[in-house]
Amino acid sequence: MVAAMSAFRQRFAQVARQARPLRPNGARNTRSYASSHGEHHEHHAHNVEESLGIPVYLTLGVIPASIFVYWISRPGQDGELSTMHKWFQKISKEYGRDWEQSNHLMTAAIEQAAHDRHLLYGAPRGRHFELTYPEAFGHGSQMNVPAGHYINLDKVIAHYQKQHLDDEARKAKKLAAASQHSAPQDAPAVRVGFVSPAIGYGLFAARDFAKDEFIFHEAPMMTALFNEKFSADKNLMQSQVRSYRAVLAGPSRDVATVAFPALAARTGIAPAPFEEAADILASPAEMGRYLVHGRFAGSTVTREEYLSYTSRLPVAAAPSEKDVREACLEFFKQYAFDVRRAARAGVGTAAAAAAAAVPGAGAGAATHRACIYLLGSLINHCCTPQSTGASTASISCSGLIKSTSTSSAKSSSSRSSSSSKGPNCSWRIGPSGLAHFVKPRHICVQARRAIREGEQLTWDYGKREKGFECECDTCRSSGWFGPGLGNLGYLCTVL
Ligand SMILES: C[S@@+](CC[C@H](N)C(=O)[O-])C[C@H]1O[C@@H](n2cnc3c(N)ncnc32)[C@H](O)[C@@H]1O
Repeated sequence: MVAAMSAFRQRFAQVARQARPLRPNGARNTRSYASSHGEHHEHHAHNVEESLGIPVYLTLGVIPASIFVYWISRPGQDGELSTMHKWFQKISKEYGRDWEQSNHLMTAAIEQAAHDRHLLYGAPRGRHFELTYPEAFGHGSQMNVPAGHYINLDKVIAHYQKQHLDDEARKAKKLAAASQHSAPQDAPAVRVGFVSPAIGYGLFAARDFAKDEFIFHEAPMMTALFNEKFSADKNLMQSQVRSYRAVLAGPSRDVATVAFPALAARTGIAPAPFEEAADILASPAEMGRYLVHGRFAGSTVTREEYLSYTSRLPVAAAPSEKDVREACLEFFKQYAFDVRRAARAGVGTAAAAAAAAVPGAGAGAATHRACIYLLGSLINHCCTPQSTGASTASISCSGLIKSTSTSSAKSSSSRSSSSSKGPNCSWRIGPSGLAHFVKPRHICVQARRAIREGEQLTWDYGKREKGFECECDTCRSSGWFGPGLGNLGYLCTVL
């Protein structure tokens, strides 16, 4: 403070000196030699701008700061705590709470660590070691073992013999179970039928199937690159177009265009006349050409149904390369199975991606192989009813179907019948578990429950394209649109 005051005095004296008027030249008692031009020129004093210096400002700043601190430290009326006091209290309370919490966590962690340590110290040590090869019986110290004397190993041998026999029995049981889940019988399995002009074809059971029975096993018709985000990547689209063109150039051309008329129309191929299409649709040699197990049993598609479906399809007059690419991409979005994902998931439930479109998806999604199957890709989607909850309308595919208010009696009846609703099939792609007979990339369709002859085969596509209007039995019977309005379908906006 003393130093600041002294600096202030010095500065003040300096400013005062500079402010004094200059004496006339003649009154000067000192002579300047600064100029070589003599004394006849008038000399002005240099005008040096000097600031007051930081200490002055600091000193001046201290005054309002002190007033402010004084003001916030004063208690309020009626002995109310001062603002400063309240502020400190608030900070210390928050800090104290954090401190207490971290202390508490730390103590709990230390206690747990101590407990675990005691547990490990106190745990009885394993006193036996698995011998991994027979010669290990003979290993051991030769100390104190007289020549020709060996430890009696009868009990050890009996133990391992028993273990071996138990293992063999377990394997035999597993094989017996596997033989029950043998490859689909080489018997009529499915026929193709028509569902509605909006849904198109579907696949129907050609005989009764028991729960878990394999229905058919089919090789892929087309395989192409596929991006799980369905992004319109050029390589990916070219691969799809190539794959479709390869089919069109081969012996499957007719069956591919009849089975998938919408794609054919977009690529410029008009739907075949009904007589021609009917022969192909009913022919095991055509529709069943990719079957490995199970037989194709014909078609129930009538002329009216066929025409109601195909007459709606706009046939592109001269589709450009871009049009064909887009048509193929769209087709893959809706009909392809993501082989890698399905293989990972084993029996497919929600994993495969028959219609899993994610609009606007970009780079970064994994690109791998996807397959289109001639029969497998004709199986329609059915939502899985939720087994719990009080809503008859809620179904597994969508969080967007909101609960409808239902009576408890209604909800319990929905629960009890849920096992007979929903998709009746599941699929597996490639060999997995007991379905060792399935070849890589081949699809095998399995009954999830008993299926009667004539029943439509369905499964849960999992994710679905935004705006997909589902017309499956689950949605129609959910009463979402009220009695009699089920046919309107429900707008599934999932994904
Ligand atoms: C994998 S394909 C199934 C075969 C298709 N019905 C056909 O005739 O080509 C999927 C397409 O079938 C239709 N589809 C399948 N299940 C449906 C459902 N539950 N509700 C409405 N349309 C469905 C949709 O047009 C969908 O894009």
